[in-house]
Amino acid sequence: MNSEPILEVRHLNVWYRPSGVLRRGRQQVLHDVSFDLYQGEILGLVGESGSGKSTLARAILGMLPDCEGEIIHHSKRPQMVFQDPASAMNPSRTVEWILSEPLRIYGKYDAAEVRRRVAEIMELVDLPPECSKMYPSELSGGQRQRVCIGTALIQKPGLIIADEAVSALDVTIQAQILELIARLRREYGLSYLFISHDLNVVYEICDRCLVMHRGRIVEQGPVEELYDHPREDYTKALLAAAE
Ligand SMILES: Nc1ncnc2c1ncn2[C@@H]1O[C@H](COP(=O)(O)OP(=O)(O)OP(=O)(O)O)[C@@H](O)[C@H]1O
Repeated sequence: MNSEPILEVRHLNVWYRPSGVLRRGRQQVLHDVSFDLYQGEILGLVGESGSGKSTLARAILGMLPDCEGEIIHHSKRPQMVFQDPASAMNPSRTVEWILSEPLRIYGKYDAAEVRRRVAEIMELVDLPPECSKMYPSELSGGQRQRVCIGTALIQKPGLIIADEAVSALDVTIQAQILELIARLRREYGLSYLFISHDLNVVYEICDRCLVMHRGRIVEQGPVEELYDHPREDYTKALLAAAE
């Protein structure tokens, strides 16, 4: 692992504004969040439902208007991989079309180059060539998640934010996608912010881990250290609940 940060977050505060007619008051959801994510690192982010994990992901992607603090990117815009890949895909388009969409939107490639890049990415994420003409509904859950990862990779990001990316998959498929994530890190030095409610999965794949509670990072450190010697009561309770 390289010791250069690919992402620095400093004293990040985030608020949501209520919708509705009055729109009075705003609710602070993240409080003074600071951490570094290093090149080639898989950084876990755990915490109970509603603790602010997805909000942090959205803030890093620049999707939230009501932020204070610093988010410093040292690579291209991060890409996101979601829990439910089907919802992120156009059901009426083929895998080839879905994978090549970012190239059509962001790049000036001719048709032959697009085909070449799509074939390359399909091989990289272990999708057989015959999948290229299929629609999302014709794929297995694991294959759909590979398409989702491929769509993120085709834009050559340095950082991928995986938000519960393996949570909806059964254990065998989950293990295969985790292996893909680890291989892409090994071979291409990709970095990940790996958000999960599953502490066992985080232990298996992450180097370090952030623990979030009510919008604050209450503890962070290498996973072995954090799991074997948690300092905070909240982390102890999370670990006890996962056993
Ligand atoms: N668009 C929104 N408008 C207002 N409040 C929101 C919005 N999205 C999330 N929240 C609130 O912000 C807090 C953090 O939610 P967030 O989705 O970031 O948590 P999470 O840790 O990702 O939860 P989960 O594991 O269930 O996905 C919650 O109290 C939630 O109700």
